[in-house]
Amino acid sequence: MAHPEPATAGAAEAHGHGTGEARPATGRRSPALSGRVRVPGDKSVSHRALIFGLFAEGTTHITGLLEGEDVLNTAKACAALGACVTRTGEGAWEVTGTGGRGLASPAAPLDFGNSGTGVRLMMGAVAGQHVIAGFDGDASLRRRPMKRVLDPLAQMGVEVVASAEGGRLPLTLKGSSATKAITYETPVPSAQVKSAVLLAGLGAEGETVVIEREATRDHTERMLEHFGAEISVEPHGAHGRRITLKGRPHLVAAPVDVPADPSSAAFPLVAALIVPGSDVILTDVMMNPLRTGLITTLLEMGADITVVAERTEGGERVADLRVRHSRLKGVEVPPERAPAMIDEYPVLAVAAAFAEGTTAMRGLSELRVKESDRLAAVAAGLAACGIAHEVKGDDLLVTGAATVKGGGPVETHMDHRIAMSFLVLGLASTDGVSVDDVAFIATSFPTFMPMMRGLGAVID
Ligand SMILES: O=C(O)C1=C[C@@H](OP(=O)(O)O)[C@@H](O)[C@H](O)C1
Ligand SMILES: C=C(OP(=O)(O)O)C(=O)O
Repeated sequence: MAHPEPATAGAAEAHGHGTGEARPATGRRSPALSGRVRVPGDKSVSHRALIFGLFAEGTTHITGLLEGEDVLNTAKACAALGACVTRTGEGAWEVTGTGGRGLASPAAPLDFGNSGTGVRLMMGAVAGQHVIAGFDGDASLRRRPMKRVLDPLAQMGVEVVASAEGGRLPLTLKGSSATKAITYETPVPSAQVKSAVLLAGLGAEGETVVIEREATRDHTERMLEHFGAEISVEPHGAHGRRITLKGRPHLVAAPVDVPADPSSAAFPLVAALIVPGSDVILTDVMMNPLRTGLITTLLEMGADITVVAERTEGGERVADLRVRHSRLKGVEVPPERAPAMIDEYPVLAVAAAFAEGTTAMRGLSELRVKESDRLAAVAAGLAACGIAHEVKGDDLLVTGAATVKGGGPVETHMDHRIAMSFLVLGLASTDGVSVDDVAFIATSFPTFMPMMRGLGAVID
């Protein structure tokens, strides 16, 4: 069993929070941003490519894998569960799966660091297997709710051998190769919950059905089909879907070319919109309609974004985006759009700070259970930078201004998206914005600093 090349894990550590020391930084008023960049591979697709590689017969060749800490932890977990995982070049990885032989019990608890996606998907993966596995993560992940996944997995037959209070991490699961197929309606819109149930359903005899009232990102469904499973997706109600997976499929290795992550592209994109004179091109951005809520919203706000060369690559829509500095206006962001832009609200709040009028973002309850309570963290950051805003129940209202003074230090609470969003805010502020810790940026966008500086951003 090979492990991810040590050099990769080491490089991520050097950029990241491996040292445990907080690393402050300041985003400062910057000249016009310009250039052409490809942000790293999509985090959701990267996790899933490794996990399906683990289950498949044969060797899955992955290109463009995001080599951020979250995904590297999933790669290590795949190796510990019996796959042979090798890095063959930059973003190029090979996973030789367990095929029909089933997963192995890992010798030590699996550590998912800061990653909700990694741990929740892997709990599902283990559930349908004759395996005992421990799951753990950092202080942020230990605070996040796991019952949303453990409840349906218990219905399918998984046993929670031990857990911290409230079903939180660290916990130990005993999977079963006699998992029961269930029909499960997700109580919250969550691609992680949906994916955990579907992955557990791989080990069940019969059909596992997941019903979601609001459609969430569908990368698991697409990849199941790509690796040879029988799966059908039908509409359900006004915004939902009903997904049916036939259990115990023979999954066969399939190549995955990971497109650029729209959730990472969001940072240079908003930076270009708010820094006067900017003109930036973002290439190969995934345009899956369940991920483009931010672009829809920004276009409604009057953003100058041109979608160039839209095409299909590896089963996903991708495009290049030309983004120019724009005069934005406030809009209503409806709650049903939240799943298509759930990780983008912090940086949308930054764009809203420069818009004329008020941007009302509705129905943000899920933001409270991310790497931090993002609703509270964004509000506190806006307050620290003198930006008019209000939190009303689960809604966030931000009123923009022609000039933003800036300030800080903004507390990032172990949350990469809070750190990147407020650094971006600093680039168009008069006094700059400082954040208390940028170490967690390495979880999802390890090249954020050099890439932003390459476009002209002043960050020190
Ligand atoms: O399935 C995924 O890859 C993800 C789903 C979302 O989480 P939820 O399922 O908790 O909404 C998102 O916030 C996360 O960054 C990635
Ligand atoms: C919520 C996020 O990730 P995860 O749930 O995987 O920690 C995110 O990347 O914004």
